[in-house]
Amino acid sequence: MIKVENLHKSFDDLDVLKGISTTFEKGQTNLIIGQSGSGKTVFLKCMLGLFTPEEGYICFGSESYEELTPKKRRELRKQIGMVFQGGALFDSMTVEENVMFPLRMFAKATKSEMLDRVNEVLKRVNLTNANHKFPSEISGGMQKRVSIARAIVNRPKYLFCDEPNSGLDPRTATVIDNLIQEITHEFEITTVINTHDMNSVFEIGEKIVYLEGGHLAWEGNKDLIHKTNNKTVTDFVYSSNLFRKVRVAQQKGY
Ligand SMILES: Nc1ncnc2c1ncn2[C@@H]1O[C@H](COP(=O)(O)OP(=O)(O)OP(=O)(O)O)[C@@H](O)[C@H]1O
Repeated sequence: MIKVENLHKSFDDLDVLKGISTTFEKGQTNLIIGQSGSGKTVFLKCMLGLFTPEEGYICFGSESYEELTPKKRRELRKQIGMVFQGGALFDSMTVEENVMFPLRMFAKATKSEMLDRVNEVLKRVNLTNANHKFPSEISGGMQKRVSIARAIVNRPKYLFCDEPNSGLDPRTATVIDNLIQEITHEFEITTVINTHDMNSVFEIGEKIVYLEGGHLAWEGNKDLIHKTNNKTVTDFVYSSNLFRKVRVAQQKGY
């Protein structure tokens, strides 16, 4: 579980996060949505410890990040997996080497133990027989799978995903969403996903946090977002013609 309380983050005169409070539960896909510039990435980076907030705190389990000793912060970092926008694989490394990278950094294991673990997670993301390929030799969807395998190879308690669907066709995007959700449930991970993808919102939004101008303007889940009358949220979520038509049809009972 991650608990965020009254989080403020500014850059010079620009107040980006203006008192965010929320909770992200374990074993649940938690989504952060909002317009461009609303502060989603800054929020994610605060949780990752890349930005230091001026006010407020972030608790991982029962421990506040701000109060952790440097040693405990390093331990916490080992418990965090990250799926970067675009995958962020190392081009010069094979699939196997990419997935093994965090194990080499953090795990005290033999080469053969590491290889077993790499094969286990590659199997979990349904990517076998690609160990010796380079990122440029596999599709975008496969690259995302590698990225997910690398993020979970150290058995993280927390998984952060920055726009995991960007650049994927809708069908592959759904497969990747479902994979992230299955892994979240199976390993009881606290997963936080920063997304623009409304399909993800309606499919895997077990908790949804809507940011507007650095405020938390609404929170709920995929069922509640269908029903909300909060105009800012509906204007944002139903800005696409297709989703607007679906909503109108639903309201008419089709
Ligand atoms: N390192 C930084 N220094 C100064 N300003 C920053 C920095 N990072 C972000 N900002 C500013 O904070 C605001 C929020 O940016 P952020 O990247 O969090 O938006 P976002 O909601 O993730 O947008 P998008 O959906 O386009 O990725 C923007 O005005 C941005 O210019």
